[in-house]
Amino acid sequence: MKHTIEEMISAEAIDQKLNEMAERINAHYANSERLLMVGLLKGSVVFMADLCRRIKGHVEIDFMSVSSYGNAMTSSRDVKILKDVQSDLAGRDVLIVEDLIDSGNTLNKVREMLLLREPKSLALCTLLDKPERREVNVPVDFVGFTIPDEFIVGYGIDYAEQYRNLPYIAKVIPLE
Ligand SMILES: O=P(O)(O)OC[C@H]1O[C@H](OP(=O)(O)OP(=O)(O)O)[C@H](O)[C@@H]1O
Ligand code: HPA
Ligand SMILES: [Mg+2]
Repeated sequence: MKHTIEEMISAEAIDQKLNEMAERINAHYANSERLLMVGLLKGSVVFMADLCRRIKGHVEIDFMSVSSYGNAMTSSRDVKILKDVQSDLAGRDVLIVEDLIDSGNTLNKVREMLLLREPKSLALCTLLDKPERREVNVPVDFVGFTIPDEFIVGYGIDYAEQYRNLPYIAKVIPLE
């Protein structure tokens, strides 16, 4: 598709927002001994790298990769684990780190799967939230920016694998 992109959230605004998010997360986990941050590949990589460097105390990071795909028979989505975390989550404080919540299907399924592993606590954090697109309700503990229903790229987020390297967040504008 022919398109152009237009900056929506500057690198400076992201940097400032991460300071605020980290402050809230640090306060929440002030008494935690071994926080485990779990990023969902690939979109969360840039956000995770910048966020985890602002979190204090003993912090570990891990990643998982899931595939979401439409099921032709129903409107619900299936989520498959392509790469699992290496850490044992039992008894741990776990923070899922996501770049973007759109329909909510990805985070909802990941949350359900990880809860079965009996973490001590499980919280969710996302840099971007598009509430207008929500299909399933997911309890999100830490949200960066609430954004309108636009197709987003940059800061880890792609359109056809392009633009993950942009230092800012942009919207995609289709061209005739
Ligand atoms: O709320 P949802 O409707 O489930 O959509 C949000 C998910 O979609 C995107 O990931 P994608 O599956 O495109 O993979 P990627 O992270 O590797 O880009 C994004 O990074 C979120 O993980
Ligand atoms: O806005 C988006 N941009 C890129 N990938 C996505 N996956 C769900 N929503 C989006
Ligand atoms: Mg993703």
